[in-house]
Amino acid sequence: MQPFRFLKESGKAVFQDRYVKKASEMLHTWDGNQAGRIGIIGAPLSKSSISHSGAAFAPGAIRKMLSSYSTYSIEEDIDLSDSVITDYGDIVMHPTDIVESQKRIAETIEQLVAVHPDVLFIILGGDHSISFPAVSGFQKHWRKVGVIQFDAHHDLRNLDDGGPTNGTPFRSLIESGTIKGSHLIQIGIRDFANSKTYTEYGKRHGVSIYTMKDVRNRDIKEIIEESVQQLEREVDAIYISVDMDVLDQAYAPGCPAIGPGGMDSASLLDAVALLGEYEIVKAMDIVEIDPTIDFRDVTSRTAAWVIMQFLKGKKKAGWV
Ligand SMILES: N=CN[C@@H](CCC(=O)O)C(=O)O
Ligand SMILES: [Mn+2]
Ligand SMILES: [Mn+2]
Repeated sequence: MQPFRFLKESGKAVFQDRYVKKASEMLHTWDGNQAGRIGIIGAPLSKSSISHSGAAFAPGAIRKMLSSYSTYSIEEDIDLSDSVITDYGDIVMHPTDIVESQKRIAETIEQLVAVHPDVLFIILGGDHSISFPAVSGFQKHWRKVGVIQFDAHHDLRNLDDGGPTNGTPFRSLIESGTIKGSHLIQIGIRDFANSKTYTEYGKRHGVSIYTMKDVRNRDIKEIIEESVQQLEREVDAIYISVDMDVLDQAYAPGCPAIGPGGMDSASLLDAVALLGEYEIVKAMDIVEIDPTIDFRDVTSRTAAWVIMQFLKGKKKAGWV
């Protein structure tokens, strides 16, 4: 008899069902050359958050939560078990210099997209400030970029009061000329989370704004179809930015800026799955989760599902 048959490496002594592939098994560490069609990368920056945030821990928490789920969608009868997600690791942040950290994000995304233009990149924040450099890096390759942002907030704050924070990424994208205001669509903006000044700023710059009232009164799929139709006439690629605080506080306790009257998780998941079906949708970020204040990793689990729904849409349409 072989000795120690039941002794495993620490953390590996877990039950395994031979017929179940876990979503986390799709992750393959990047070997520096070869890449599959899907890539994941962490941007662990949260020193730029207005509210105290440990969102720098979210890339690890979200990856870990992928191990709680399988690769099979019964709703669509789609199995992602053969799909590979190349895990590019995390970008090293500067300990004190936020602008330097943002430069590192922009440079890394620019370089990765240049080398692997066919890869669908999923970027894990971090707070929402990472979307400015991430979209900037992405735009260097794709040129005309549209953004669909799920968020309770406009994130169009002025930069004079606090510099480049999680409240300013879309203002920076517009004012740097990286994207046009008319190529930004915000979905899920809600009451008492913004000031009129920033709503007016958005409208003045041609930003399309769907409030939570629109989300409640209309079919989310209709809003998504309308948004993609509007953008695909004018841009070469669409980038989705998912600020998890778009969800009601009941669904996203791990976000610093929680509140009532938000989206339910099923609507967000349906929206992301549908977006995945469009070839023009090339990248997505997921931001604003602070695992240190989350409850049973509820918010990171939902983020893991956002990834799976996006890939389900991609697989359904035959893009991966
Ligand atoms: N991305 C989030 N932006 C929100 C919340 C900021 C915060 O409280 O950390 C905003 O600007 O209001
Ligand atoms: Mn927000
Ligand atoms: Mn935001």
